[in-house]
Amino acid sequence: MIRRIDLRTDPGTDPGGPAEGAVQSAVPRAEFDVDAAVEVVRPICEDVRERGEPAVAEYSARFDGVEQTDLAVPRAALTEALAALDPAVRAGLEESIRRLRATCAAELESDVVTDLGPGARVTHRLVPMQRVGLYVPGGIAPLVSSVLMNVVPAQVAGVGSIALTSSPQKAHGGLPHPTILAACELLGVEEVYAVGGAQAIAMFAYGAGPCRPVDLVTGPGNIYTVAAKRLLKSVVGIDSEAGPTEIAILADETAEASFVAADLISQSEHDPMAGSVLVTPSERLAEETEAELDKQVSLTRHAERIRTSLGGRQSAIVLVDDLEQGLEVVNGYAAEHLEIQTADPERWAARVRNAGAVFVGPFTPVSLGDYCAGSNHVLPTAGCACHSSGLSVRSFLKAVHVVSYTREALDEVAHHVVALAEAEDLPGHGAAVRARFAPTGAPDEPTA
Ligand SMILES: NC(=O)c1ccc[n+]([C@@H]2O[C@H](COP(=O)([O-])OP(=O)(O)OC[C@H]3O[C@@H](n4cnc5c(N)ncnc54)[C@H](O)[C@@H]3O)[C@@H](O)[C@H]2O)c1
Ligand SMILES: N[C@H](CO)Cc1c[nH]c[nH+]1
Ligand SMILES: [Zn+2]
Repeated sequence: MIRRIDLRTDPGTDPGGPAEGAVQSAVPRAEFDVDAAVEVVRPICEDVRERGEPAVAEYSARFDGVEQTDLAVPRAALTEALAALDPAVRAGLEESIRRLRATCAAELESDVVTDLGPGARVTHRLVPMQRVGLYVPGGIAPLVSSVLMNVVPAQVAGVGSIALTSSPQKAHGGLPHPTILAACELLGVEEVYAVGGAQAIAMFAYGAGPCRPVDLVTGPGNIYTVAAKRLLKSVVGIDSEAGPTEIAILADETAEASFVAADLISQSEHDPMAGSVLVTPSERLAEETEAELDKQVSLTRHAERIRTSLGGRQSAIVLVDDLEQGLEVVNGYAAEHLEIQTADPERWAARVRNAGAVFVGPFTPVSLGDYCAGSNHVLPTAGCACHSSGLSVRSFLKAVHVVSYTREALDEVAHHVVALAEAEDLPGHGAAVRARFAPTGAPDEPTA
């Protein structure tokens, strides 16, 4: 069901070990990648820009099978959904919100004031985004937890205007899934739309019908949703490219194969395009994990989707010489989620450079982080963890340098400004400083 990639050195045939770069790029991603999907969504996004609401409604009809008269979800649907919410689900949401709020509040940074001399001050001021559009996946499964992961950091950051969207559901009269609506009501989000996929991202970027354009779009989604974020990121701000889910597990002889298999399955359950990768020096663990996968997959509700994900070229068991080489593989792969199931997992976790989030030890499965760890589950995929971070309160803040110098403080550095402006052949820059030190209106030299 899952293929093997063997990177182990065979001293007989391969004395030098794998070729340069082979370890870092050992695990390929799915063949249909974000770049390919960008070409699929380009006409959708252009159409929404040109025609607005009617175009959005047409794509909802085509991809979601619903006929829409209004993109906005009526207020009554939100209150009714919360009233009907299963108490056990409500309790889970409330605990998750409590933990997320605690981490977001603790992670909220303050302004930084630097005094560079008497009267010379630079303030690094954090300003919340004014209006944001939050995307919650709803095509394959109604990801109510993604409502919390988006909304809580936005609220803690102090965002003024929050709009949220999720795919319309034929089974629910063209509205998003009621659990998603209930979570919006629980968090006090009133501006909710029934739009999914690329057309939703375009609606947020350009505005359409009742939805005004936003400054930033955040949230996870499938390959089309993430492709629209990539395409429109010069029109609107985005968080990371949080696309089809990935899990990598770095494990040794001490790992429990049934845990490893269950965790691979848990993320393959998201999407046939999801990637699940085990990296281990243990032949025994590889064999036992394969056997566990065979056993456990047939017992799951979404066995077909999981088999497709595990059987795709984006999933593999990678055999390595040792954990040192395994670390190179996982740093090269830059998974959305990385679990460390080894003896002394903290030590290995401390050396991870590239991962959306790291889950340490046998009792920290990714699915804990998906719902209730207090961490955020909106995380960069497809190798973007090399340069991007997961969603957090910081994603909803912009930093502005506020610069304030007195006459004396400017005088102190004026000659440096003049010299550097001359070096760049931009004398007007120097003159703008000099002008402040000319008592009679004629530019003179600053005193310093
Ligand atoms: N990286 C993360 O942080 C993270 C977190 C949660 C979920 N996810 C991922 O989110 C995804 C959820 O899947 P989903 O399908 O529910 O996502 P989704 O809500 O992003 O997409 C659903 C929409 O896709 C559109 N669509 C469907 N087929 C299409 C096609 N052929 N062409 C153009 N548009 C089409 C439809 O309009 C539909 O409403 C999964 O891939 C999951 O792994 C990622
Ligand atoms: N594993 C997903 C993040 O990639 C998030 C999620 C939501 N619900 C369940 N899981
Ligand atoms: Zn998940």
